[in-house]
Amino acid sequence: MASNSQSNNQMKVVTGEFGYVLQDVPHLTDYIPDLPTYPNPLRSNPAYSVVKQYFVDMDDSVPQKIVVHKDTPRGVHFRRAGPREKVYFASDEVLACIVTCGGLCPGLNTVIREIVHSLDYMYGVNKVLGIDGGYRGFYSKNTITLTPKVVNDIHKRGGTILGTSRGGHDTMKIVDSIQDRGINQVYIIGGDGTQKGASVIYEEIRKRGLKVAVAGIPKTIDNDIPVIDKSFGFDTAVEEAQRAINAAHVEAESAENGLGVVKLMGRYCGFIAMYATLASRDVDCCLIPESPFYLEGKGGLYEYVEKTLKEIGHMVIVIAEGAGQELLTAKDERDASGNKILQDVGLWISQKIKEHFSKQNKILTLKYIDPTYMIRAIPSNASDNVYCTLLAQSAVHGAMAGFTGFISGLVNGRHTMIPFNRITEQQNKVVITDRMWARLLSSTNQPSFLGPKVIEEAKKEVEPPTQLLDDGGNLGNGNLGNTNTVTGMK
Ligand SMILES: Nc1ncnc2c1ncn2[C@@H]1O[C@H](COP(=O)(O)OP(=O)(O)OP(=O)(O)O)[C@@H](O)[C@H]1O
Ligand SMILES: O=P(O)(O)OC[C@H]1O[C@](O)(CO)[C@@H](O)[C@@H]1O
Ligand SMILES: [Mg+2]
Repeated sequence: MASNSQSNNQMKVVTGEFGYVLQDVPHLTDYIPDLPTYPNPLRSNPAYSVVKQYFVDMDDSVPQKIVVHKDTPRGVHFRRAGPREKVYFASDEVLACIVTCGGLCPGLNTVIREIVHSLDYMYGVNKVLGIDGGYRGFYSKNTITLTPKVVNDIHKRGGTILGTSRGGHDTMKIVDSIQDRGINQVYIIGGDGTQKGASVIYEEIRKRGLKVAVAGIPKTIDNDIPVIDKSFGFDTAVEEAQRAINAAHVEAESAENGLGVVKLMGRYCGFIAMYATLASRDVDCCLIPESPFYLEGKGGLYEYVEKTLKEIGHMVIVIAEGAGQELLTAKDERDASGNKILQDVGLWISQKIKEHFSKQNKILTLKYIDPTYMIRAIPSNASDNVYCTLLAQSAVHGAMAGFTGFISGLVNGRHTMIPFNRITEQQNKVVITDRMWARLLSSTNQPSFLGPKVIEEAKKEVEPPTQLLDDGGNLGNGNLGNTNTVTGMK
């Protein structure tokens, strides 16, 4: 590795040969020099001592972009997660806490369970506190004692045993509480808003010079967090959405001119709707926030519904909750975290289509299904459970090794530690000029609702990096504080 630098917005950057860039995560020794180290207790753990090369090499990193040409620079990398030979906390010195914030998501309890288990079984840490009811619980509620026994069965339940909330992020009060209680590892599970909150908590802790590691575990069924392959709970959400789509299809198939409308979550992005549609094959039209649509006239939704009902006799529409909001009467209502409160677009579109058919005296049997909260309130499925387990383990390994100000995330199938600013600077969205959306359009055969002007505009937009998209690579090109997505091969 050739050189180290710290850019304006505090990101630690290491550059190397052939365009190698490591967007590194902070370490406690960046601001507290001469911290004592201890041999990793895993050395004497029978489960791990037989594993060849169990400890991660300090120089291991994971490339963000894996599709390359022979002459492309090596590009942006993230530090590989996993246990290190040395740890910066003695087992009996650690007082950890876990907090869950934002909306529910399948797998929250699994992550809580695995943090508690990993701390205890791998590192001999048995002082773990649960923060009750999200960020505000730090300063307004008593803590909950978490032991392996207390959390043993919680992964079978939906929700979060700790409770969650929106709003209430008072940085000073939260850090005062961390300091007063003597907490030195903070595990923060939540979405984009939560991780922005985690980032300012980390900054304040650093300003105060505290030996406290802050680790985020990104949560969001919407999959709106950039860089990572996907967020935990997403697979479960897509799977559960199949039940609603299936019901809509059965209802529609059994009626004359049957139309099933299913609303799925996705405030600003349509990943659940897109993947649920691709998985189901019963969906004739998928509407997402990133792809504007219109109702009337040539190429509009009414025309497509009429055509489909005439040709097939029934139809299913999946609509993401954030789709078409610009067509509804705007009300500027916000939740406690400042997120826009959306109008019920599923109800609106159902009403509009019904009115359209009634004006023409045509029969329509429309059933509207809104399974949104049912989808996010269930426990995680098998693959999300494994994913949650590994994310939690990576967060614990990172904190014990003295890393801080990071989230634990999967990049190209490898567990990594990603600096907060890489995931808070923008939201992940479906790119409608990307192959994946084209695949959906060709699978449903729906109109794109796009004129050439909209397509031009969409192409100009910066492509957010995500592996759920076809080509989400981000080649660092020097301006490392921002996301410098270079549109790659299509
Ligand atoms: N910019 C920010 N700075 C500090 N704290 C924030 C910020 N944005 C949100 N938060 C805090 O993070 C917590 C969760 O935020 P929010 O309700 O937006 O959910 P989220 O984490 O984005 O999850 P999701 O949207 O997936 O349900 C809230 O307590 C909120 O006060
Ligand atoms: O009703 P709540 O709890 O604010 O949550 C709704 C929001 O939560 C999300 O599921 C994100 O967690 C969004 O898709 C949705 O708009
Ligand atoms: Mg959010």
